[in-house]
Amino acid sequence: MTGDQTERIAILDFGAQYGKIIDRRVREHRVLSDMFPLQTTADEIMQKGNFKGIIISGGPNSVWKEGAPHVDDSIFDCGLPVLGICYGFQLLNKHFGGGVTRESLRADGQSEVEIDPSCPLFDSLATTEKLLLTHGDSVSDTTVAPGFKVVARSRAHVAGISNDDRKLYGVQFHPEVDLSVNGAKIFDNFLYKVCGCTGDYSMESREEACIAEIRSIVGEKQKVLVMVSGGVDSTVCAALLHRALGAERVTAVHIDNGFMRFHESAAVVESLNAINLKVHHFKCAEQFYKGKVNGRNGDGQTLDQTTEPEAKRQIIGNTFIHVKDDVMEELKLDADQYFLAQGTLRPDLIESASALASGHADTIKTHHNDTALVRELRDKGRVVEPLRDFHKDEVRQLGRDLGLPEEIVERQPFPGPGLAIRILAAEGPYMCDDFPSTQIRLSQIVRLNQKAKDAEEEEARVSILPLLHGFDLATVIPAECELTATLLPIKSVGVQGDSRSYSYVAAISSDYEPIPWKGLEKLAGLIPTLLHKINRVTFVFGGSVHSRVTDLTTTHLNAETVEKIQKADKAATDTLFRHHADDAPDARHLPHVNIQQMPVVMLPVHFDRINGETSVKHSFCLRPFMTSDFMTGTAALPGRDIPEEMVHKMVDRIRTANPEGTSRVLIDLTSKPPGTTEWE
Ligand SMILES: Nc1ncnc2c1ncn2[C@@H]1O[C@H](COP(=O)(O)OP(=O)(O)OP(=O)(O)O)[C@@H](O)[C@H]1O
Ligand SMILES: O=c1[nH]c(=O)c2[nH+]cn([C@@H]3O[C@H](COP(=O)(O)O)[C@@H](O)[C@H]3O)c2[nH]1
Ligand SMILES: NC(=O)CC[C@H](N)C(=O)O
Ligand SMILES: [Mg+2]
Repeated sequence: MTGDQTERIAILDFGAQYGKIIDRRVREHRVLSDMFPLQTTADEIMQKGNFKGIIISGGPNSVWKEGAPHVDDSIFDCGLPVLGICYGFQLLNKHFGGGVTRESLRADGQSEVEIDPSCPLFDSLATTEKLLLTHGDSVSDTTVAPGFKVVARSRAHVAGISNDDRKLYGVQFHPEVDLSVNGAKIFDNFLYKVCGCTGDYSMESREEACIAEIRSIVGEKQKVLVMVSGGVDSTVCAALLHRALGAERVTAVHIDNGFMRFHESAAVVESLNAINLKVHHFKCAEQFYKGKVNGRNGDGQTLDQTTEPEAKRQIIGNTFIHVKDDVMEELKLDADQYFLAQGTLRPDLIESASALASGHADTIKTHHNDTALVRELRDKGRVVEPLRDFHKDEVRQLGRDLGLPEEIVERQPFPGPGLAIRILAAEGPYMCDDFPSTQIRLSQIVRLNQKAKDAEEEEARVSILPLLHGFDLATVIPAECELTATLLPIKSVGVQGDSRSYSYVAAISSDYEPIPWKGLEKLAGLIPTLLHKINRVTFVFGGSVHSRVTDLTTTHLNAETVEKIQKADKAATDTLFRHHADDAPDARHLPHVNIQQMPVVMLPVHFDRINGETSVKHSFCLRPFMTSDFMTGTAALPGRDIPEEMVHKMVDRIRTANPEGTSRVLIDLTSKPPGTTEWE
């Protein structure tokens, strides 16, 4: 064992989206943690320090698949307490002779879990807790490992097992994320009641640690080029660099990639100059539209011909680096003397499946600041990313500590690839063989508040109702309210069971008023658990949609589509922040207090066409989203989290901004998981 006697927790990382939140939670409880590769033995762990317990994370794999990653047997026999989370729980159950199977009902989202508070892990909790589940594989009463007792349940699934004598615990839910309301208490119980930690670690000033790191990487003489978007992360990063190195050694560059919001770049440069951060501004839209994965003269499609979301992201990410090289030439900066600095955060690295965050995570989306070219530069030691261990809420706090003005610190995030990921490009509909059957099933589900209209519908219900475990849709949506469901032949990116999903979108509509928002929210949770090919549920304003959507409006990333989305985005965002002259400021409803971000997404969907009319219009989807660290979150519900009248104004104003080109306006009701914040 090393001389350092500070108590530690070992985390075995199986590639969970939330692995790096586990270490944050442990740290917040004043205990140090170290991440280890999957197959580390108990001996190797114990030789490295004073370890008090082991946490095994979730992950995208399935324990029952051949070749699925597993832990060394010694982990469960070494006498240290173990907490297995999701995949970790499934591994534990399997290791001790239990079973894990893929079920027809999956779970993705905050759920009510029944727990046994006499279990030390759940001490001081209520018998029912709201916790986040995201899994397709499950353990049931008949497949619990011998020697373990069930200490938590969610519907038909076992959600927690324990063997108190051996201090082995497994939970199907994720106590580490914000959507698990009392998750922090579960960590507290594990660390203090189960592992017997005393809490001997205190967080040093993170600001000082960042400054020391910057100085040690950059040294005495070299300089940095910092890429600034105007967002919180890059501004905090630039402020740290100034403090660490002094203004003369820092050159800040803002790039207008053609996908910024309306007049955004000019406003960014102005606001950064106002806090004495001098920024060079480059307009490069054409370079981005014509960018290719392998650079300007490479092969393959240009961005304005590309529809696949990951390909879009890769081209944009690589073009950022090519543009950076051009900028350095133009500013006559010697590349050997300069490091590249970026405001990369922990979630960017997790979702891009960067080795810096985890060796086993699935790529949910490639963040533009973590593409192959950036990784190459990182391997050469030429990148400075002082915020790479931070989450958004922690960066905001650091920004405040650095004295940055509240209007910058509180800015809503805006992704580097900007509006490019909010324009869903399309050349044709996405319809697999399962499209018609998914549409039929979807229509049956949204009609569950009605009497079955015929024997066929009655029969279909026989296979759906048992999956609902007694839930009656008519208790949340009145029988007079008839809902229509339209399956859209588009794909949107989601995150389910720690894997990337790319699936259909459900669009619900109705002529009934008032709109039954709470019932719709319930449906949005239910539909993806029953229909695995749907990861997003929306509501369409403007009355029932009567015709099916079977083709799409051909859409590419270019100046024309950008202008269209800019207008819609401005109309909605100005309404959210009450920038319209006729919206009186209202102190009771400051929506941005709850709503952390509101993407406005452009869909290649033209509803309500008659007589074979061609698809030429677009629809826009509002995505008001509530979260603190963006790893999980919920949709803001009209009437509860955002004033309903404000949402109707957004709808009207989007239509007015482009009356000929706009078909319908929608609102996204999906939580993360199963959806992500952005649509792609
Ligand atoms: N238009 C841009 N010009 C220059 N650099 C950019 C631009 N957009 C993004 N970047 C770089 O990529 C990094 C990641 O972008 P990201 O959007 O996650 O962070 P941010 O813009 O700083 O903060 P926020 O998440 O609040 O928008 C930024 O910190 C910045 O270094
Ligand atoms: O700088 C960025 N580059 C990207 O490529 C990128 N993709 C998503 N985001 C932002 O990250 C947060 C989480 O988004 P998702 O739930 O869609 O993954 C949200 O705030 C998103 O806006 C990005 N930011
Ligand atoms: N989040 C997880 O660990 C998921 C485990 C497994 N992939 C499942 O879907 O059940
Ligand atoms: Mg940004």
